[in-house]
Amino acid sequence: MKLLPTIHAPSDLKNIPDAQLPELCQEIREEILEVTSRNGGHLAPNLGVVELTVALHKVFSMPRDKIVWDVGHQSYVHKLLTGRLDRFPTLRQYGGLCGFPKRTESEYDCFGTGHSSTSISAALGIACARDLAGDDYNVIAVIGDGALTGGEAMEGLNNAGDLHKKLIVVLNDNEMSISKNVGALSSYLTELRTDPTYSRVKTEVEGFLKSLPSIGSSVARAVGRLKDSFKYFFVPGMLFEDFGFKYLGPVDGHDLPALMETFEKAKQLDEPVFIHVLTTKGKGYKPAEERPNAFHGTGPFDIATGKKFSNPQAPATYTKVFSDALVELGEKNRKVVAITAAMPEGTGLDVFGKYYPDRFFDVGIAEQHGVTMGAGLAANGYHPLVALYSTFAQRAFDQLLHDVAMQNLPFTLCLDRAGLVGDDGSTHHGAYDLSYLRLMPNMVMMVPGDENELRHMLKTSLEYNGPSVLRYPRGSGLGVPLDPEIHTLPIGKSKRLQEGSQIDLWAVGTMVDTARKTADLLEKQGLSVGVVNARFVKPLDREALEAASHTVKLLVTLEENSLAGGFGEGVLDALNRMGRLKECRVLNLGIPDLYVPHGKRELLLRDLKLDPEGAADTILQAWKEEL
Ligand SMILES: Cc1ncc(C[n+]2csc(CCOP(=O)(O)OP(=O)(O)O)c2C)c(N)n1
Ligand SMILES: CC(=O)[C@@H](O)[C@H](O)COP(=O)(O)O
Ligand SMILES: [Mg+2]
Repeated sequence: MKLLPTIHAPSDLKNIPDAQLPELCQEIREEILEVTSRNGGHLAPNLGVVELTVALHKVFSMPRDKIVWDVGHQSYVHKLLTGRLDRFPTLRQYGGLCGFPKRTESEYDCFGTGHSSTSISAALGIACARDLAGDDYNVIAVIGDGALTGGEAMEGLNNAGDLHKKLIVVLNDNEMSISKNVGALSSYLTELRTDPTYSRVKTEVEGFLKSLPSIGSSVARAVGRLKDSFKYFFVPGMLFEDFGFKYLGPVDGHDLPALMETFEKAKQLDEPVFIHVLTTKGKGYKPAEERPNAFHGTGPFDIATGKKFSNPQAPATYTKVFSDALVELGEKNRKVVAITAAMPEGTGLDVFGKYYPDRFFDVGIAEQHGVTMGAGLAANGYHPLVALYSTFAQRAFDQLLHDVAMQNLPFTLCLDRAGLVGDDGSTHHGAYDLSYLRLMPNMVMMVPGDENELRHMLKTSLEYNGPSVLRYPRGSGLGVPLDPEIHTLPIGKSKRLQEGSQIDLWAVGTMVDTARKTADLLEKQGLSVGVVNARFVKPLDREALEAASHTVKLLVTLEENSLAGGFGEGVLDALNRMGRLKECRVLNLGIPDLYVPHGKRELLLRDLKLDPEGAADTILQAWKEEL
């Protein structure tokens, strides 16, 4: 590397002659490839925005000018150009650089992201703050074509075009979300991209319109109308122009001079500008160009072959077991309809979609719409299953409450990636779903202790005539054998795994296995410890809880969810209402009141004392206080 190490701040980039920029881009690609091949990360999105990011930093002056990166998974190039090359090898590692923009990490990260479609709203807010303060810097939102399918992006565009602030929206159009992008807007962008007559006619029409004479009154109005109708039919990006933006493009997103020229032009304009940039996801690395979805977010891999390193002994993931069970159950139950919000592979619904294409919908990055669309299906005889990552389901809180739970509709919500997800960090941990769903009347909540139980819970949910949710973690299951038949479970009934006379551990989900191991450690200290797989967070097994409170002096709850409003608080409340707390103390273990950072899940759990050793230590302290 020759050029990249000379850049300690974006101002250094200004000293690099334009002729050397392609070489710099090559060095950036190599660095990103090297680090993501070891640490994993969002490779293809970043390879696609190398020239785009270099051009932005060359033309604008950060940190005075501000860039908001939508989702933020494509911000690695920006990190490399803003003084973080030295720390780049620590990307996504515990204590290292975050994989997303973070205000606490750098003054160049003006707005934190991770969830999609927020950039236009945030950038508009920044532009309003600028104007209120009488300042004049540039504000740029960089948003992907996938992120543009999210409702909040539309809300932002709608408001920005109306307020008419000086604001630049750069659309990075690579025709991909994680999978192939979907929706009418995506088709519209494809038309702009592919119809060569647009570009030719645009130039010709613009020339013709300019040549029309300036004349007065009614003739001028007629000419104005003529111009408008011509523009409507022939000028690309008319949709965005109608939203109140000046449309520039489409621009080749790997052509540095074209990008810089367009950004220079946008900089001069004192109005909302929409720049349509065309890029190739994975650009410059063949395996990623060929399979951009496989290299959207990847684990470690071999650069030479593009082959991912995986452990062949690892048990099947929860997602895979869920995916297979759904295909099996969906064959018999033709009322089941599956909905994903742009994550068919991530949630495992892609397989259902292959078997039953007419009962499968990818709605784009539109969690809110997906849930309410499901509610509509449920109100008319179908049983929708909406599979979302726990963290992204936060978007659909009101839709779940107002459209689903309040109407007591038959509806299955499957929350994948519940609990700590690891390397993606605080924006992606599924740490809150038990809390925000527990407050919804009618909602039945199940948490499988292993992948086999997940199958039974899925069937239970699909046959339940009301709203229910099951939440399960990222990654491998425990490797337990799968029962030949999938059956339903009695709703609201827990399962005792071990008897004990002094302490009872009540756990849900991943914490069931932890509770077993914790009990072993405590028993080595001479204690008699029971273990219960609570299975249901709602309704709770009140009968079994009351019985336990008569047996043991300390009842411990364990969950991979926020302590605020979660399973443990539910247990505490139930025992309090039964008047049992005088005789039986409750200790809640879970995620405390903080945002958990990124890093390997095991390290994070250790820090939170949610591994068996940490949990045993906390419980032992509490037991000693009890005596
Ligand atoms: C609310 C929300 N839902 C889902 C996701 C998961 N997700 C991350 S990136 C992505 C695709 C984004 O596509 P696009 O904006 O076009 O960016 P590209 O990766 O193609 O550059 C999705 C669905 C998310 N981050 N936020
Ligand atoms: C950026 C984003 O939100 C997704 O790409 C996410 O990182 C995917 O996570 P998984 O690797 O768990 O599917
Ligand atoms: Mg895209």
